[in-house]
Amino acid sequence: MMHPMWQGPLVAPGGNRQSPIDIRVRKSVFDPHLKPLTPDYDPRTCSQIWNNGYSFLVEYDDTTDKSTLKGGPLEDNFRLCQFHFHWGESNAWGSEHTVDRRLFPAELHMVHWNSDKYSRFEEAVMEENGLAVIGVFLKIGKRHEGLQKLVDVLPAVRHKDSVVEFTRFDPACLLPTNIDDYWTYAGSLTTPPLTEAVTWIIMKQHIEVSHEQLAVFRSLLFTSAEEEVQKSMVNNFRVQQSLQGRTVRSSFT
Ligand SMILES: NS(=O)(=O)/N=C1/NCCO1
Ligand SMILES: [Zn+2]
Repeated sequence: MMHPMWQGPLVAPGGNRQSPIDIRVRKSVFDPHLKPLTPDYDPRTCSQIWNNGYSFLVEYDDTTDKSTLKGGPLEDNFRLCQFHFHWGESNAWGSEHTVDRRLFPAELHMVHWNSDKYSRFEEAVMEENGLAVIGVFLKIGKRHEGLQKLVDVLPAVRHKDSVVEFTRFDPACLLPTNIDDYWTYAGSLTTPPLTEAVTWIIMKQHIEVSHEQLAVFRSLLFTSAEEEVQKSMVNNFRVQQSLQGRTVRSSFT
């Protein structure tokens, strides 16, 4: 059963570029003009991790251009502000995007905002070229050594609104080895405010995490410490949205 909050509006009022979507591989269009993606992250900008009642967010200091993303489909320079995940109660589902209807157990989102055109995330989130989110699929396999530092602190943010200091984490360790092969399309945030501000960049290559690591994600709670009934933080993904005539481009043939 999808967690009620995640039914959300099926399509934001008047929305024609909503996310997530199913990526139909044979319908995607190779674009030879797409450049390689150039993430350049400084682990020293990592500041804290907190449970916002939807997911857990690892937040980065985005007051300067120290952790940036350029290239790929992007015309401008984008600043990393946070990353988070979506996952299921079972390994059979959990991702927001799908590839030819294939579901993954979880999906990583690395959220960036356009620092050439806007001065803060809250401003960029309202603009159609305001955000760039990298999506990476997670599969169950070998333990992800880089992720373990994050998994080890999750019990400290078990409840909604809990926060702990979290520093010197290089988000690049969560990217797949090949970041040149990706799909990209114009979409929206999949959690509030659901604004149609996102250039999505979905990696073709997944990363592997162990079953035990994902089980720790599932030990988090949607609910705050005061609430009598505790609800496990699982199935925190949005239902898929209609493509509404959009084209998904690929950087590879
Ligand atoms: N799942 S998502 O599209 O990245 N959603 C959000 N909301 C605020 C930042 O990222
Ligand atoms: Zn997300």
